[in-house]
Amino acid sequence: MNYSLNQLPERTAKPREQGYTMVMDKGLSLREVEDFLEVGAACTDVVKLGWATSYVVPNLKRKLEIYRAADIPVYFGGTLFEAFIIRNQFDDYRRLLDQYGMEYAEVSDGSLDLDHDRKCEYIRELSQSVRVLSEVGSKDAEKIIPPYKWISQMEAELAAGAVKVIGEAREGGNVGLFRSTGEVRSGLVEEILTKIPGEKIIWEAPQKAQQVWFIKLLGANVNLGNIAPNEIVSLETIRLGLRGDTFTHFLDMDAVDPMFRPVAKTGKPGTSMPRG
Ligand SMILES: O=C(O)[C@H](CS(=O)(=O)O)OP(=O)(O)O
Repeated sequence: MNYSLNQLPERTAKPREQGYTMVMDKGLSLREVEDFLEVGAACTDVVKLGWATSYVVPNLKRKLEIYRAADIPVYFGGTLFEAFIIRNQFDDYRRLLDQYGMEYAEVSDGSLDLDHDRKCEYIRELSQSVRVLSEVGSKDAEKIIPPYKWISQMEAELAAGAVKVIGEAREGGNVGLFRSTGEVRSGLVEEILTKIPGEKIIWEAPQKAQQVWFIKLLGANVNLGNIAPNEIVSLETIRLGLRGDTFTHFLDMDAVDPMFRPVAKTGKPGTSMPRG
């Protein structure tokens, strides 16, 4: 950091297991990757090459080398895994991971109907050679999965070898964990957290309001994903309570000069409002 400031929430350090930021690269050019890394590398834990963009982008090998040189692990989006599975090409997918020296793989079933035992089998097999991130939730807004199923699927996928499970939201943040308006399905999230440890979950939260919601609920070191490359510094400031949205969230208000405490509507400046 560029200077010192008191009373900031403690951030875990890289390589971290908690407080993860997963960035979605949906087709950055090599120059854009370099520019992104110049500002974003310190705050980025892992990069996903969104859906099957890795099939189309030129210079894939070079792109992976640039991320590797910055010590940022990369994985192909779950949709690419699904594109291989639906074509009965699992062995080709494994070869692809080998060919590009991938250390992570995403296993998801957001776009296809995949028997859950079979999905766990894929997780089990892939986790012999790579770190598997498995995604729970559908990309179909019409498909509402009840909380008990999110929980049982997450439990089974972690037991099968996934290092973390990802909560689906897509690039837009309007399915899965969220309603079509982007509002968090808070009951779903809270129910999931009664059974699955928060550090095992990466919450896809592409919208700022969604990031703020999770940070307020779970703290600065919540795992968040589908962050756009140009939002990475913004997110870090929100985690640290250095943007208006979380400005007082991490402060001990009793240690703050009363004149800066929130003012009750009818009170005089400096009259503190009850906290809670
Ligand atoms: O599930 C996701 O977040 C993404 C991106 S989107 O659904 O196409 O917007 O899919 P993935 O294949 O995991 O990158």
